[in-house]
Amino acid sequence: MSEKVFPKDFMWGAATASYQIEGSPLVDGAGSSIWHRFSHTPGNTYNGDTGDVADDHYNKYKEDIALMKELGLKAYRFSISWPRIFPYGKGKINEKGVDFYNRLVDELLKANITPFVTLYHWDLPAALQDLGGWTNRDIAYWYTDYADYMFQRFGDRVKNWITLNEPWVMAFVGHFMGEHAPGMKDLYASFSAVHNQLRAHSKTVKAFREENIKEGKIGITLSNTSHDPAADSQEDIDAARLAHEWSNYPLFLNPIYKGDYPKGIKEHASEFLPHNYENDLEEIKEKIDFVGINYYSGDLVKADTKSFLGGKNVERGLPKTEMGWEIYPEGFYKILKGVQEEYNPKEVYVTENGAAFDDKVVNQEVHDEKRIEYLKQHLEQALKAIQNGVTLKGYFAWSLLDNFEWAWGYSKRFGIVYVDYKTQKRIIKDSGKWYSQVIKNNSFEF
Ligand SMILES: OC[C@@H]1[C@@H](O)[C@H](O)[C@@H](O)c2nc(CNc3ccccc3)cn21
Repeated sequence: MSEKVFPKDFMWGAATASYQIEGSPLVDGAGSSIWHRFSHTPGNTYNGDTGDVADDHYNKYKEDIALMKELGLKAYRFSISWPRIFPYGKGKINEKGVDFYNRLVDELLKANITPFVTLYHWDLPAALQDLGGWTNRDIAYWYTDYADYMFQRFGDRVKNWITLNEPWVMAFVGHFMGEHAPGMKDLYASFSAVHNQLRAHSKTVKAFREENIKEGKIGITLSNTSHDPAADSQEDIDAARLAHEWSNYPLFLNPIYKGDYPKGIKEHASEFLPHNYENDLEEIKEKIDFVGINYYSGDLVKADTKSFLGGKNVERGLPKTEMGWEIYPEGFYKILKGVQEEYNPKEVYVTENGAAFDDKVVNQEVHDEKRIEYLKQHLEQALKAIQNGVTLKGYFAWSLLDNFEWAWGYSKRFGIVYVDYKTQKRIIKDSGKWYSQVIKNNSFEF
Protein backbone atom coordinates (compact mmCIF):
# COMPACT_ATOMS: atom_id res chain seq x y z
CA MET A 1 0.00 0.00 0.00
CA SER A 2 1.47 3.40 -1.02
CA GLU A 3 2.24 5.52 2.01
CA LYS A 4 -0.50 8.04 1.28
CA VAL A 5 -3.35 5.82 0.05
CA PHE A 6 -5.97 4.21 2.30
CA PRO A 7 -6.82 0.49 1.94
CA LYS A 8 -9.08 -0.54 -0.92
CA ASP A 9 -12.81 -0.46 0.08
CA PHE A 10 -12.12 1.97 2.96
CA MET A 11 -15.56 3.21 4.07
CA TRP A 12 -15.65 7.00 3.57
CA GLY A 13 -18.71 8.62 5.11
CA ALA A 14 -20.24 11.51 6.98
CA ALA A 15 -22.36 11.49 10.13
CA THR A 16 -25.38 13.24 11.64
CA ALA A 17 -27.92 12.65 14.42
CA SER A 18 -31.73 12.78 14.43
CA TYR A 19 -32.40 15.61 16.88
CA GLN A 20 -29.63 17.73 15.37
CA ILE A 21 -30.84 17.75 11.76
CA GLU A 22 -34.42 16.48 11.35
CA GLY A 23 -36.67 19.17 12.83
CA SER A 24 -40.41 18.29 13.08
CA PRO A 25 -39.88 16.69 16.51
CA LEU A 26 -43.59 16.15 17.20
CA VAL A 27 -44.91 15.69 13.65
CA ASP A 28 -46.73 12.55 12.40
CA GLY A 29 -47.32 11.13 15.85
CA ALA A 30 -43.76 11.41 17.19
CA GLY A 31 -43.44 11.60 20.97
CA SER A 32 -41.47 14.25 22.85
CA SER A 33 -37.81 13.58 23.64
CA ILE A 34 -35.67 14.77 26.56
CA TRP A 35 -33.88 17.10 24.14
CA HIS A 36 -37.19 18.63 23.00
CA ARG A 37 -38.01 19.19 26.67
CA PHE A 38 -34.47 20.39 27.58
CA SER A 39 -34.08 22.82 24.65
CA HIS A 40 -37.54 24.30 25.32
CA THR A 41 -36.58 24.97 28.93
CA PRO A 42 -35.33 28.58 29.14
CA GLY A 43 -31.63 28.99 29.84
CA ASN A 44 -30.53 25.56 28.64
CA THR A 45 -29.39 26.40 25.11
CA TYR A 46 -27.61 29.28 23.41
CA ASN A 47 -30.13 31.91 22.29
CA GLY A 48 -32.96 29.55 23.37
CA ASP A 49 -32.32 27.52 20.21
CA THR A 50 -34.28 24.26 19.79
CA GLY A 51 -34.43 21.38 17.31
CA ASP A 52 -37.93 22.40 16.16
CA VAL A 53 -36.69 23.13 12.60
CA ALA A 54 -32.92 22.36 12.61
CA ASP A 55 -31.98 21.43 9.00
CA ASP A 56 -35.57 20.40 8.19
CA HIS A 57 -34.11 17.06 7.13
CA TYR A 58 -37.41 15.35 7.92
CA ASN A 59 -38.75 17.07 4.77
CA LYS A 60 -35.50 17.60 2.84
CA TYR A 61 -33.96 14.12 3.17
CA LYS A 62 -34.08 13.44 -0.59
CA GLU A 63 -32.21 16.68 -1.33
CA ASP A 64 -29.64 15.83 1.35
CA ILE A 65 -29.10 12.34 -0.02
CA ALA A 66 -28.57 13.89 -3.46
CA LEU A 67 -25.86 16.04 -1.81
CA MET A 68 -24.27 12.90 -0.29
CA LYS A 69 -24.24 11.32 -3.75
CA GLU A 70 -22.70 14.49 -5.24
CA LEU A 71 -19.97 14.32 -2.58
CA GLY A 72 -19.41 10.65 -3.45
CA LEU A 73 -20.02 9.34 0.09
CA LYS A 74 -19.76 5.56 0.37
CA ALA A 75 -21.68 5.49 3.67
CA TYR A 76 -23.86 7.69 5.85
CA ARG A 77 -24.15 7.44 9.62
CA PHE A 78 -27.45 8.70 11.01
CA SER A 79 -29.53 8.03 14.10
CA ILE A 80 -33.11 6.85 14.50
CA SER A 81 -35.24 8.91 16.89
CA TRP A 82 -36.61 6.42 19.42
CA PRO A 83 -39.70 8.62 20.20
CA ARG A 84 -40.66 8.75 16.50
CA ILE A 85 -41.01 4.95 16.63
CA PHE A 86 -42.35 4.51 20.21
CA PRO A 87 -43.88 7.89 21.17
CA TYR A 88 -43.97 6.82 24.83
CA GLY A 89 -40.75 4.82 24.63
CA LYS A 90 -42.57 1.49 24.75
CA GLY A 91 -45.93 0.02 23.84
CA LYS A 92 -47.72 1.93 21.04
CA ILE A 93 -45.85 1.97 17.71
CA ASN A 94 -46.02 5.03 15.42
CA GLU A 95 -46.06 3.64 11.87
CA LYS A 96 -45.52 7.12 10.35
CA GLY A 97 -42.24 7.31 12.25
CA VAL A 98 -41.17 3.92 10.91
CA ASP A 99 -42.22 5.09 7.44
CA PHE A 100 -39.88 8.11 7.53
CA TYR A 101 -36.87 5.90 8.19
CA ASN A 102 -38.05 3.36 5.61
CA ARG A 103 -38.06 6.12 3.00
CA LEU A 104 -34.69 7.41 4.19
CA VAL A 105 -33.04 3.97 4.04
CA ASP A 106 -34.56 3.15 0.63
CA GLU A 107 -33.36 6.49 -0.80
CA LEU A 108 -29.82 5.84 0.54
CA LEU A 109 -29.73 2.38 -1.04
CA LYS A 110 -31.00 3.82 -4.33
CA ALA A 111 -28.03 6.23 -4.18
CA ASN A 112 -25.71 3.29 -3.45
CA ILE A 113 -24.83 4.74 -0.02
CA THR A 114 -24.38 2.25 2.84
CA PRO A 115 -26.47 3.16 5.92
CA PHE A 116 -24.81 3.00 9.37
CA VAL A 117 -27.58 3.36 11.93
CA THR A 118 -27.06 4.71 15.44
CA LEU A 119 -29.96 3.42 17.52
CA TYR A 120 -29.55 6.06 20.23
CA HIS A 121 -28.01 9.51 19.87
CA TRP A 122 -29.34 11.10 23.09
CA ASP A 123 -33.00 11.83 22.20
CA LEU A 124 -34.60 9.59 24.84
CA PRO A 125 -38.42 9.49 24.84
CA ALA A 126 -39.46 12.02 27.50
CA ALA A 127 -42.04 9.54 28.86
CA LEU A 128 -39.18 7.20 29.85
CA GLN A 129 -37.31 10.02 31.58
CA ASP A 130 -40.44 10.42 33.72
CA LEU A 131 -39.81 6.81 34.83
CA GLY A 132 -36.16 7.59 35.70
CA GLY A 133 -34.63 7.25 32.24
CA TRP A 134 -31.11 5.78 32.25
CA THR A 135 -31.12 5.57 36.07
CA ASN A 136 -33.94 2.99 35.99
CA ARG A 137 -32.63 -0.56 35.52
CA ASP A 138 -35.73 -1.40 33.47
CA ILE A 139 -34.48 0.89 30.67
CA ALA A 140 -32.24 -1.98 29.56
CA TYR A 141 -35.43 -3.87 28.60
CA TRP A 142 -37.23 -0.85 27.11
CA TYR A 143 -34.18 -0.05 24.95
CA THR A 144 -33.65 -3.65 23.84
CA ASP A 145 -37.31 -3.95 22.80
CA TYR A 146 -36.97 -0.75 20.73
CA ALA A 147 -33.68 -1.89 19.16
CA ASP A 148 -34.98 -5.39 18.41
CA TYR A 149 -38.01 -3.89 16.67
CA MET A 150 -35.64 -1.79 14.51
CA PHE A 151 -33.69 -4.95 13.59
CA GLN A 152 -36.96 -6.60 12.54
CA ARG A 153 -38.17 -3.64 10.45
CA PHE A 154 -34.84 -2.57 8.87
CA GLY A 155 -32.46 -5.52 9.22
CA ASP A 156 -33.17 -6.64 5.64
CA ARG A 157 -31.55 -3.41 4.33
CA VAL A 158 -29.45 -2.01 7.23
CA LYS A 159 -26.43 -4.19 8.03
CA ASN A 160 -24.34 -1.87 10.23
CA TRP A 161 -25.70 -0.95 13.65
CA ILE A 162 -24.36 1.20 16.49
CA THR A 163 -26.15 0.68 19.80
CA LEU A 164 -25.24 3.90 21.62
CA ASN A 165 -23.56 7.18 20.72
CA GLU A 166 -21.09 8.33 23.37
CA PRO A 167 -22.62 6.85 26.54
CA TRP A 168 -20.04 8.82 28.59
CA VAL A 169 -21.44 12.16 27.37
CA MET A 170 -25.01 10.97 28.03
CA ALA A 171 -24.00 9.85 31.53
CA PHE A 172 -21.77 12.70 32.69
CA VAL A 173 -22.64 15.78 30.62
CA GLY A 174 -26.32 14.86 31.00
CA HIS A 175 -26.40 13.53 34.58
CA PHE A 176 -23.40 15.15 36.37
CA MET A 177 -22.52 18.43 34.65
CA GLY A 178 -26.17 19.16 33.83
CA GLU A 179 -25.25 20.79 30.48
CA HIS A 180 -27.10 18.22 28.35
CA ALA A 181 -30.53 16.59 28.71
CA PRO A 182 -31.87 15.49 31.17
CA GLY A 183 -29.92 18.25 33.02
CA MET A 184 -29.10 16.31 36.20
CA LYS A 185 -26.17 16.97 38.57
CA ASP A 186 -25.80 13.70 40.43
CA LEU A 187 -22.67 11.53 40.26
CA TYR A 188 -24.55 8.47 41.45
CA ALA A 189 -27.05 8.97 38.64
CA SER A 190 -24.14 9.30 36.18
CA PHE A 191 -22.56 5.98 37.08
CA SER A 192 -25.99 4.36 37.15
CA ALA A 193 -26.49 5.69 33.60
CA VAL A 194 -23.10 4.24 32.59
CA HIS A 195 -24.02 0.85 33.94
CA ASN A 196 -27.57 0.74 32.56
CA GLN A 197 -26.35 1.84 29.12
CA LEU A 198 -23.89 -1.06 29.19
CA ARG A 199 -26.70 -3.45 30.23
CA ALA A 200 -28.93 -2.08 27.46
CA HIS A 201 -26.09 -2.35 24.95
CA SER A 202 -25.26 -5.97 25.74
CA LYS A 203 -28.88 -7.16 25.87
CA THR A 204 -29.36 -5.52 22.46
CA VAL A 205 -26.26 -7.22 21.01
CA LYS A 206 -27.68 -10.54 22.23
CA ALA A 207 -31.05 -9.76 20.61
CA PHE A 208 -29.22 -8.78 17.39
CA ARG A 209 -27.50 -12.19 17.29
CA GLU A 210 -30.84 -13.92 17.75
CA GLU A 211 -32.33 -11.94 14.83
CA ASN A 212 -29.63 -13.49 12.66
CA ILE A 213 -29.33 -10.43 10.38
CA LYS A 214 -27.57 -11.62 7.20
CA GLU A 215 -24.07 -10.01 7.06
CA GLY A 216 -25.08 -7.84 10.02
CA LYS A 217 -22.53 -6.12 12.28
CA ILE A 218 -23.10 -4.31 15.56
CA GLY A 219 -20.88 -2.08 17.67
CA ILE A 220 -20.83 0.88 20.03
CA THR A 221 -19.53 4.45 19.54
CA LEU A 222 -17.41 6.00 22.28
CA SER A 223 -16.18 9.56 22.86
CA ASN A 224 -12.46 10.13 23.38
CA THR A 225 -10.13 12.99 24.31
CA SER A 226 -6.37 12.36 24.25
CA HIS A 227 -5.27 13.13 27.83
CA ASP A 228 -1.52 13.86 28.19
CA PRO A 229 0.24 14.32 31.55
CA ALA A 230 1.28 17.97 32.11
CA ALA A 231 4.68 16.87 33.40
CA ASP A 232 6.65 13.63 33.37
CA SER A 233 5.84 13.11 37.04
CA GLN A 234 4.14 10.01 38.43
CA GLU A 235 1.32 12.18 39.84
CA ASP A 236 0.54 13.74 36.46
CA ILE A 237 0.94 10.44 34.60
CA ASP A 238 -1.48 8.78 37.05
CA ALA A 239 -3.97 11.66 36.77
CA ALA A 240 -3.90 11.51 32.94
CA ARG A 241 -4.36 7.72 32.99
CA LEU A 242 -7.35 8.02 35.35
CA ALA A 243 -8.90 10.70 33.11
CA HIS A 244 -8.43 8.27 30.20
CA GLU A 245 -10.07 5.37 32.04
CA TRP A 246 -12.99 7.56 33.10
CA SER A 247 -13.78 9.63 30.03
CA ASN A 248 -12.55 7.47 27.13
CA TYR A 249 -13.18 4.04 25.63
CA PRO A 250 -11.87 2.01 28.66
CA LEU A 251 -14.89 2.86 30.84
CA PHE A 252 -17.04 0.84 28.39
CA LEU A 253 -14.62 -1.47 26.58
CA ASN A 254 -13.11 -2.84 29.78
CA PRO A 255 -16.51 -4.25 30.89
CA ILE A 256 -17.34 -5.38 27.33
CA TYR A 257 -14.00 -7.04 26.50
CA LYS A 258 -12.50 -7.78 29.95
CA GLY A 259 -15.52 -8.16 32.22
CA ASP A 260 -14.99 -5.32 34.70
CA TYR A 261 -14.62 -1.56 35.05
CA PRO A 262 -11.09 -0.13 34.70
CA LYS A 263 -8.82 -0.50 37.74
CA GLY A 264 -8.65 3.24 38.37
CA ILE A 265 -12.45 3.57 38.39
CA LYS A 266 -12.78 0.76 40.93
CA GLU A 267 -10.08 2.35 43.09
CA HIS A 268 -11.27 5.98 42.93
CA ALA A 269 -15.00 5.88 42.11
CA SER A 270 -16.34 2.56 43.40
CA GLU A 271 -18.75 4.30 45.80
CA PHE A 272 -20.66 5.67 42.81
CA LEU A 273 -21.04 2.33 41.00
CA PRO A 274 -24.51 0.80 41.43
CA HIS A 275 -24.97 -1.64 44.33
CA ASN A 276 -24.22 -5.25 43.20
CA TYR A 277 -23.05 -4.06 39.76
CA GLU A 278 -20.80 -7.14 39.69
CA ASN A 279 -23.87 -9.33 39.09
CA ASP A 280 -24.30 -7.79 35.62
CA LEU A 281 -20.71 -8.04 34.42
CA GLU A 282 -20.93 -11.48 32.86
CA GLU A 283 -23.92 -10.45 30.72
CA ILE A 284 -22.22 -7.19 29.67
CA LYS A 285 -19.37 -9.18 28.06
CA GLU A 286 -21.46 -9.84 24.90
CA LYS A 287 -19.03 -9.88 21.92
CA ILE A 288 -19.28 -6.94 19.46
CA ASP A 289 -18.20 -6.74 15.80
CA PHE A 290 -16.61 -3.26 15.79
CA VAL A 291 -15.70 -0.32 17.97
CA GLY A 292 -16.74 3.19 16.92
CA ILE A 293 -14.26 5.87 17.92
CA ASN A 294 -15.19 9.56 18.09
CA TYR A 295 -12.24 11.93 18.38
CA TYR A 296 -12.04 15.73 18.35
CA SER A 297 -9.22 16.94 20.57
CA GLY A 298 -6.73 16.46 23.39
CA ASP A 299 -5.88 18.13 26.67
CA LEU A 300 -3.15 18.33 29.28
CA VAL A 301 -3.87 16.86 32.73
CA LYS A 302 -2.15 18.03 35.92
CA ALA A 303 -2.55 16.23 39.26
CA ASP A 304 -4.79 18.24 41.56
CA THR A 305 -6.16 16.72 44.76
CA LYS A 306 -8.99 19.27 44.84
CA SER A 307 -10.35 18.21 41.41
CA PHE A 308 -12.69 15.34 40.52
CA LEU A 309 -10.63 12.16 40.13
CA GLY A 310 -7.54 14.18 41.15
CA GLY A 311 -6.78 15.94 37.88
CA LYS A 312 -7.40 19.28 36.18
CA ASN A 313 -6.79 20.56 32.66
CA VAL A 314 -4.01 23.05 32.03
CA GLU A 315 -3.14 25.05 28.91
CA ARG A 316 -0.37 24.16 26.47
CA GLY A 317 -0.89 26.88 23.87
CA LEU A 318 -2.15 24.68 21.00
CA PRO A 319 -4.45 26.23 18.40
CA LYS A 320 -8.15 25.71 19.14
CA THR A 321 -11.41 25.32 17.26
CA GLU A 322 -14.53 27.46 17.80
CA MET A 323 -15.49 25.02 20.57
CA GLY A 324 -12.32 25.95 22.47
CA TRP A 325 -11.01 22.41 21.87
CA GLU A 326 -7.29 21.92 21.18
CA ILE A 327 -6.34 20.90 17.65
CA TYR A 328 -4.18 17.85 18.47
CA PRO A 329 -3.98 15.36 15.60
CA GLU A 330 -1.28 13.26 17.32
CA GLY A 331 -3.87 12.45 19.98
CA PHE A 332 -6.01 10.80 17.28
CA TYR A 333 -3.22 8.32 16.57
CA LYS A 334 -2.72 7.68 20.31
CA ILE A 335 -6.42 6.90 20.82
CA LEU A 336 -6.65 4.64 17.75
CA LYS A 337 -3.44 2.80 18.58
CA GLY A 338 -4.45 2.54 22.23
CA VAL A 339 -7.82 0.94 21.54
CA GLN A 340 -6.14 -1.64 19.29
CA GLU A 341 -3.42 -2.44 21.82
CA GLU A 342 -5.76 -2.58 24.83
CA TYR A 343 -8.69 -4.54 23.33
CA ASN A 344 -7.67 -5.69 19.83
CA PRO A 345 -11.14 -5.17 18.27
CA LYS A 346 -11.85 -7.02 15.02
CA GLU A 347 -12.78 -3.74 13.34
CA VAL A 348 -12.60 -0.04 14.22
CA TYR A 349 -14.53 2.79 12.60
CA VAL A 350 -13.96 6.48 13.19
CA THR A 351 -17.61 7.36 13.65
CA GLU A 352 -16.96 11.07 14.26
CA ASN A 353 -14.09 13.47 13.63
CA GLY A 354 -14.41 17.13 12.68
CA ALA A 355 -14.21 20.72 13.85
CA ALA A 356 -16.21 23.89 14.32
CA PHE A 357 -14.85 27.04 12.74
CA ASP A 358 -16.33 30.49 12.08
CA ASP A 359 -17.61 29.79 8.55
CA LYS A 360 -18.72 32.71 6.39
CA VAL A 361 -20.53 32.69 3.03
CA VAL A 362 -18.76 34.83 0.38
CA ASN A 363 -20.40 34.91 -3.07
CA GLN A 364 -22.27 31.68 -2.33
CA GLU A 365 -19.08 29.88 -1.33
CA VAL A 366 -17.53 28.94 2.02
CA HIS A 367 -13.74 28.95 2.06
CA ASP A 368 -13.14 26.90 5.23
CA GLU A 369 -9.40 26.33 4.89
CA LYS A 370 -9.02 25.67 8.64
CA ARG A 371 -11.42 22.75 8.44
CA ILE A 372 -9.58 21.29 5.43
CA GLU A 373 -6.30 21.53 7.37
CA TYR A 374 -7.90 19.94 10.45
CA LEU A 375 -9.36 17.04 8.45
CA LYS A 376 -6.11 16.49 6.51
CA GLN A 377 -3.99 16.45 9.70
CA HIS A 378 -6.34 13.93 11.30
CA LEU A 379 -6.56 11.71 8.22
CA GLU A 380 -2.75 11.58 8.18
CA GLN A 381 -2.89 10.21 11.72
CA ALA A 382 -5.64 7.75 10.81
CA LEU A 383 -3.54 6.37 7.94
CA LYS A 384 -0.51 6.13 10.24
CA ALA A 385 -2.67 4.13 12.66
CA ILE A 386 -3.65 1.71 9.88
CA GLN A 387 0.01 1.35 8.90
CA ASN A 388 0.76 0.52 12.55
CA GLY A 389 -1.76 -2.28 12.91
CA VAL A 390 -5.06 -0.58 13.70
CA THR A 391 -7.96 -2.42 12.02
CA LEU A 392 -9.51 0.86 10.90
CA LYS A 393 -12.16 0.18 8.22
CA GLY A 394 -13.83 3.54 7.77
CA TYR A 395 -14.07 7.23 8.65
CA PHE A 396 -17.18 9.40 9.13
CA ALA A 397 -16.64 13.15 9.05
CA TRP A 398 -18.65 15.09 11.61
CA SER A 399 -20.80 16.44 10.19
CA LEU A 400 -22.48 16.24 6.80
CA LEU A 401 -24.48 19.42 7.56
CA ASP A 402 -24.18 22.36 9.94
CA ASN A 403 -26.74 21.48 12.61
CA PHE A 404 -28.13 21.94 16.14
CA GLU A 405 -25.01 21.72 18.31
CA TRP A 406 -26.81 20.77 21.53
CA ALA A 407 -26.45 23.44 24.25
CA TRP A 408 -24.57 25.65 21.75
CA GLY A 409 -27.64 25.71 19.50
CA TYR A 410 -26.86 26.91 15.97
CA SER A 411 -23.86 29.00 17.00
CA LYS A 412 -21.30 26.32 16.12
CA ARG A 413 -20.88 24.97 12.60
CA PHE A 414 -19.29 21.50 12.05
CA GLY A 415 -20.65 20.73 8.61
CA ILE A 416 -18.78 20.09 5.37
CA VAL A 417 -21.99 21.50 3.92
CA TYR A 418 -23.16 24.95 5.06
CA VAL A 419 -26.82 25.43 6.05
CA ASP A 420 -28.43 28.88 5.86
CA TYR A 421 -31.00 28.45 8.63
CA LYS A 422 -33.11 31.36 7.34
CA THR A 423 -33.61 29.83 3.88
CA GLN A 424 -32.59 26.18 4.51
CA LYS A 425 -30.31 26.54 1.48
CA ARG A 426 -27.34 24.15 1.46
CA ILE A 427 -23.88 25.25 0.16
CA ILE A 428 -21.10 22.65 -0.17
CA LYS A 429 -18.12 24.21 1.65
CA ASP A 430 -14.58 23.99 0.25
CA SER A 431 -14.02 21.24 2.86
CA GLY A 432 -16.89 19.26 1.32
CA LYS A 433 -15.34 19.63 -2.14
CA TRP A 434 -11.94 18.64 -0.71
CA TYR A 435 -13.42 15.61 1.10
CA SER A 436 -15.08 14.56 -2.15
CA GLN A 437 -11.61 14.45 -3.75
CA VAL A 438 -10.25 12.48 -0.78
CA ILE A 439 -12.95 9.87 -1.37
CA LYS A 440 -12.31 9.81 -5.12
CA ASN A 441 -8.54 9.36 -4.63
CA ASN A 442 -8.78 7.29 -1.45
CA SER A 443 -6.08 9.61 -0.19
CA PHE A 444 -5.67 13.06 1.38
CA GLU A 445 -2.95 13.81 -1.20
CA PHE A 446 -4.08 14.42 -4.79
O1 LIG B 1 -19.77 18.58 19.28
C1 LIG B 1 -19.75 17.99 18.03
C2 LIG B 1 -20.33 16.59 18.09
C3 LIG B 1 -21.82 16.54 18.38
O2 LIG B 1 -22.52 17.37 17.48
C4 LIG B 1 -22.28 15.08 18.29
O3 LIG B 1 -23.68 14.93 18.38
C5 LIG B 1 -21.66 14.26 19.41
O4 LIG B 1 -21.66 12.87 19.10
C6 LIG B 1 -20.26 14.74 19.71
N1 LIG B 1 -19.44 14.25 20.63
C7 LIG B 1 -18.37 15.05 20.67
C8 LIG B 1 -17.22 14.90 21.59
N2 LIG B 1 -17.64 14.77 22.94
C9 LIG B 1 -18.32 15.72 23.69
C10 LIG B 1 -17.85 16.04 24.94
C11 LIG B 1 -18.54 16.95 25.72
C12 LIG B 1 -19.70 17.53 25.27
C13 LIG B 1 -20.17 17.20 24.00
C14 LIG B 1 -19.48 16.29 23.20
C15 LIG B 1 -18.49 16.02 19.73
N3 LIG B 1 -19.66 15.80 19.14
